[in-house]
Amino acid sequence: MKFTDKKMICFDLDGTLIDSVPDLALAVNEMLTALGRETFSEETIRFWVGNGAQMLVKRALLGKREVDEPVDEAFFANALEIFLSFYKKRLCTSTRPYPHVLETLQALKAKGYRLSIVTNKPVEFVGPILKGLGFESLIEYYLGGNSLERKKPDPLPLQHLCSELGITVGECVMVGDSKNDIQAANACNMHSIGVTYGYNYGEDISVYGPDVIVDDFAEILKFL
Ligand SMILES: O=C(O)COP(=O)(O)O
Ligand SMILES: [Mg+2]
Repeated sequence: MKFTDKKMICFDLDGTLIDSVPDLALAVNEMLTALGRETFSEETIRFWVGNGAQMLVKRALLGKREVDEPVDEAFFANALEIFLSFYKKRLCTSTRPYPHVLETLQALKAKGYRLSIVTNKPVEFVGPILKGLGFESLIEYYLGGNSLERKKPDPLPLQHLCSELGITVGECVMVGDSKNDIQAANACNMHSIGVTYGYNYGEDISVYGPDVIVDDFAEILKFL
């Protein structure tokens, strides 16, 4: 299949364009150490990424993915601040683009697509990461998890993106690694591409019904 009538591609960031877990895990463990808590392996923390910094910190404080018990608000607020201050210092130390990301973005841009990002990551980190990895000039517009009142899997950021850039939802395709991306796209009738190499809490992305699934980022060129 080939998508027709698309003008813009909206990418997820963590787990789709970049493998940011090494730096996120480092900051999570620095926070836990500062709080006198036990630390976790990168592999464990990988399953906690996807719903933004607040949820990541809550999961780390509870030591599990399900946030099914109350976390003391003041303790949580302090922990979040510690995490953000550690992460801010090392946004791109070990964070790397996945294979073929840069050249594929360049190829899509050369084909005339407008390129954007909707991530659940705090928006203040997005610009420095794009700059640090050399994507800055390729991405026209981005929204973070704290840019609007609701984040993915809510469709609001995708709808907001389209209206800001003056295109219809039908003219955009979402590319993401997690169910949050696919559910957000499905909720506003946007086509979507699921990538299999990222972080989907250990779940198979096909369960969420993306229109296309790819194992390598460069494969998306076949459909656009
Ligand atoms: O940082 C997160 O929790 C998720 O970020 P993403 O939406 O770019 O995958
Ligand atoms: Mg992601």
